[in-house]
Amino acid sequence: MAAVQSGVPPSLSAKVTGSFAYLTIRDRLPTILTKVIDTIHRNKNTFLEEHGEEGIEAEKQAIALLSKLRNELQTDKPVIELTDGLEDTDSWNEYLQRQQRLQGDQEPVSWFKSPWLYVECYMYRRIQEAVHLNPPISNFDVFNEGKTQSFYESQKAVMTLCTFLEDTQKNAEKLSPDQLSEHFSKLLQISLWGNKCDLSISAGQDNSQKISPIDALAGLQPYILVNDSGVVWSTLMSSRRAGESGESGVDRVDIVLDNAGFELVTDLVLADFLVSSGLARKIYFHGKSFPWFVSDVTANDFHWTIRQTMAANHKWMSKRGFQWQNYVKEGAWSYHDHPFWTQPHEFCDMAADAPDLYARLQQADLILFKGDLNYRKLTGDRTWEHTVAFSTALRGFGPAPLCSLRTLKANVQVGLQPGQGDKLTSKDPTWMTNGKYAVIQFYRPV
Ligand SMILES: O=P(O)(O)OC[C@H]1O[C@](O)(CO)[C@@H](O)[C@@H]1O
Ligand SMILES: [Mn+2]
Repeated sequence: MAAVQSGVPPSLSAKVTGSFAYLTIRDRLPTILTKVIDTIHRNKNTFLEEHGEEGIEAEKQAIALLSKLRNELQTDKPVIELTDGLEDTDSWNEYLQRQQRLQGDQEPVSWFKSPWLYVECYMYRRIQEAVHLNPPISNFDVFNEGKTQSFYESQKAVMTLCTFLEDTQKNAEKLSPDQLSEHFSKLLQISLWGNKCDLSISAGQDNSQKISPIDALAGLQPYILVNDSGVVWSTLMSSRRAGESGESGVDRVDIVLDNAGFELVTDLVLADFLVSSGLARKIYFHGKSFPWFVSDVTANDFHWTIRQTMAANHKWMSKRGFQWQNYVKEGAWSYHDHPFWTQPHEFCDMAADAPDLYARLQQADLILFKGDLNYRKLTGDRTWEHTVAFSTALRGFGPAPLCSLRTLKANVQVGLQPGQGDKLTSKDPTWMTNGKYAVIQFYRPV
């Protein structure tokens, strides 16, 4: 018999035929794998130039492993252990055992029968394994092309944002607290809607930002289903430092990043505003340690984006780029990765399974969790009723005051008013997955 955790609803899973999880595993994940195979194949000549015959052999082997993976997925084979001996291999294999125990002995853990969150994360870890097992190309980022393309295609919007930031800076001294809070709210919303631009929901299709993000905000307001930005603002204002030195603002804001491309720029602009207007002294960015969910930020993407912004042929954009580089040099900004961000755990497991990361997050005054996957992990990707409180769905996770900035791309949503979910379903049946809606959802640990 499968173990049932009392009071906690089951995980979303492809075992519900026709569900969004089912369609993702049946259609979108194989498409992503096919694109990865194609990308590796198209880079054959580069591998040959860089590594000679060994590069060609690596290309062949990696493609063979990925084709095998696609076949396992499409024929619902049991999930198998990782063999690549990386720092997180044991922990992935232990997690497989844990899933097997939860599921009971009757059926093996498999793509269409086990939790969607787990198997979807596992696919990205297996892609990493396929590349890693072929040393000459083990640092090849199979998603790099899409991420850089999304950055280039959003140039106009990025320029608009950098010009907006320049204007707020010019008048910074004259700003009333209300005006400062108004600017903050705009940049928070821009970072929120930046999350529309991920590449995994569109299986790698173009999803860049082409219109002015600031002009779009007013029209998007009705699509924000929960808007706790007022509490986020008061968290920044109720500084621990204020009492000590009369300074306003907080010491540290952590941003758990999601996607590279336009979304990352919106996060950097928000972080810049927080530091330059004295709302926060330091920003910790948390990113992924290997390519993940098609468009997620790695250390390489983070630094590349800053360099590209510096090199832009636009006065205010390149000025921001240089400012960002200075923040990094001076330590006001820092990039951190941790294997936990590329594991399948619900965040309520973090305190037990990654206590070092949990302790680090406890030092933050505010944590911003970007994107849909982080929301799925915050809520455990479970079939919660929409009216269940966010605090309930977090199941004890709460290292510091936290806020999810997320456009909805998976069918989990909590913290709604009674009747709000039903109304949305009758108006727009795909509201939870079409990326049109969003939440700014806050929680303060007691
Ligand atoms: O980049 P984000 O906002 O986390 O979105 C990624 C989302 O796309 C999907 O891959 C779509 O299935 C979800 O699994 C995931 O939550
Ligand atoms: Mn993502």
